[in-house]
Formats: sequence, C-alpha cells, structure tokens
Amino acid sequence: MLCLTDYFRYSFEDCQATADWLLAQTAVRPLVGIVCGSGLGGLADALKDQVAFNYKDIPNFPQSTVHGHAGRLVFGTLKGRACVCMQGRFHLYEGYAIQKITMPMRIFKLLGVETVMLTNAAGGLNQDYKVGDIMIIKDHLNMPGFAGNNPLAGPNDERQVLHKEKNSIKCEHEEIPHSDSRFGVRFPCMSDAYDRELQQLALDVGSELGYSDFLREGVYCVLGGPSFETIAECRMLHKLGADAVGMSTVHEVIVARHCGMRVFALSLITNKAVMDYDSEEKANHEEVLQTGKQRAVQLERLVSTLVTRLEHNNNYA
Ligand SMILES: O=P(O)(O)O[C@@H]1C[C@H](O)[C@@H](CO)O1
Ligand SMILES: Nc1nc2[nH]cnc2c(=O)[nH]1
Repeated sequence: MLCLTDYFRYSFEDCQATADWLLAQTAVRPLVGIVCGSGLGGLADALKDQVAFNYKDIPNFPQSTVHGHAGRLVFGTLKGRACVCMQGRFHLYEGYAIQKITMPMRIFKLLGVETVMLTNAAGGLNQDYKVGDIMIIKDHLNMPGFAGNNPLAGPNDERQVLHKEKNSIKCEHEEIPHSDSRFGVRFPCMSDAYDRELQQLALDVGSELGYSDFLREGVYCVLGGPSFETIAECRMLHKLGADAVGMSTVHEVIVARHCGMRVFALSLITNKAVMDYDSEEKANHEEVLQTGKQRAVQLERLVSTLVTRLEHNNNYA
C-alpha cells in the first residue's frame, strides 16, 4: 500500500536524473556545497566563473517562495575551489513535504560534493548572545523530528551500490568492493552530525580574522515556523539546552549525514528571542534580513576562508 510520504519522495533515479541534467550543463565538479540562509544569499555572489540555474528551470527542483531566498543554484569557484551554492533554501512552513525540502542534499551528493556548509538566520536564546553574533552549530534539537517529521521517514532505498575503488575492503586474496545502500543506512547516527575538525578550523579561522568577539559555539533548535516563538516557548527551548532557534538546516543536515557528506553549519543571530513579558521587542523578518546585510562581509569571509583551508589541508578535503 502506498503511504502519503511516498507521493513526496524522490527516488534515487529521480535524483540521478536531476544531477545528470546539471552535470551536462556545467564543467564545474564541486566538492563543496553551500546553503545560504535568509538574507545571506550574497555568499553565492562571491563565486567566480559562475554558471547559475533558476530553480524553476531545474528538473524536479522545488521553488523558493520566501523573501530573501533568490531561488538559484550557482556553480563556480570560491578562491579556486569548485563549489555549488543554493542561493535560497526550502522550509517546512512553505508547505513542502520534508522529503522535498531536503532533496537538494541528495543532488549535492550525486554531483560529487563531499563537504556541505550550511548557514541560517536564527533567534538568540542564549542570554550572552548579541545580534550579529555568528554561532558555529555543534549540535541540534530536532523538534519536528520528535513528532515524527523526519526527512528519512518512509522506505529506505536498500538497493546496494558497490564502491569499486573507494573504501574497498582488502582481504588476503582479493579486494572486495565495499557496498552501501543507495543513499545511506536505515538508522544513521547523529551524535557526530557536525564535524568537530571543521568546528575547530572555523574557530581558528575566526580568530585569525579577528572575529573571536562575535564567534560562538552552540546548539540550534529547529521548529516548523512560520510563526515566531511565544515567550513561554523561548523560555522552554532555552531550558532544554538550545542557544538559538530557527526554521531550517536540521533536516538538511540529517539527509546530508545520511548520505555520508561532512557537515559544517553556522547560525547568524539576527535577533534576540523574546524571553521577558516586559520586553517591547518583536521578532520580524525585516530585522532578520537587515542583520544579514550587516554581517554579510564577515560571514562571506569566514566561509570562503574555510573553503580555502579545505583545499590546503588534506585532513579536511
Ligand atoms: O533559511 P533560514 O533558516 O535562514 O531562515 C530563517 C527562518 C525563516 O525562514 C526566516 C525568519 O525570518 O529566517
Ligand atoms: N524560529 C525562529 N526563526 C528565526 N529566524 C531568524 N530569527 C528567528 C527566530 O527568532 N525564531
């Protein structure tokens, strides 16, 4: 019997067809995939020798509907390193099924991407955080996941893919190709979702760039949105261990990790979550976009320097 999630699911063949279409249009072979958060699309403009596609022209691709998300997939180079960049992402609150908003991660994988770098705009729950801080995400709370809305829910494609050259197991007499299910295993581990070496590298790069005063490490909590949080909700999330709250990223991280890509993610703290009944502050999307503009230069420099370091250090490549 077909269940509802099957209608929103992209098969391996659907994703392969989209990736093949893209690979046929450009000679860029990206190892790094970048996702731009709300108001942070300027990162994509930093790419050199661009080949860009509007989402509406890419077979099977969803469309961006949110202000501050341009809706373009941009291939190019960042300081000489081949990248692909989503200038605009998809969110649950746009009405898309969770399998649809995360499908680009599988396209990244099929394009050859090894490292995914995600950015988002988020509300600061940690009382020490200030607007304009950049938080390196070290872990997440997946609230929609607690309620069963996980991008990996539904059948897992268990057909085996053989990796002939990579990861082959050396035995005494022969080399046995390593096999894996199409995108990944049924029960992927998430305790190592955010790559610790990349977090340390980002701290080091941030310090070199003089960003230590506004660079943080913390836990990101995803909610469905689009309404911002009530005061009681902010207080609860903070008590649960979240430093920042947003409406994206976690679903993409789960799918990226499921298919074996390395993940690094950043939140720009665009507003302070309202925690006090006496406060006059009100969260709004305009403030989010405005803070994005103000921190665009530093965010772009941090990400592009990180990308350069990926190139120069084999441990990270
Ligand atoms: O795509 P991100 O997570 O950066 O966008 C955040 C969450 C909402 O889409 C929007 C609220 O202002 O910004
Ligand atoms: N849920 C949520 N998402 C955001 N994105 C930017 N700021 C916020 C916020 O305060 N809450």
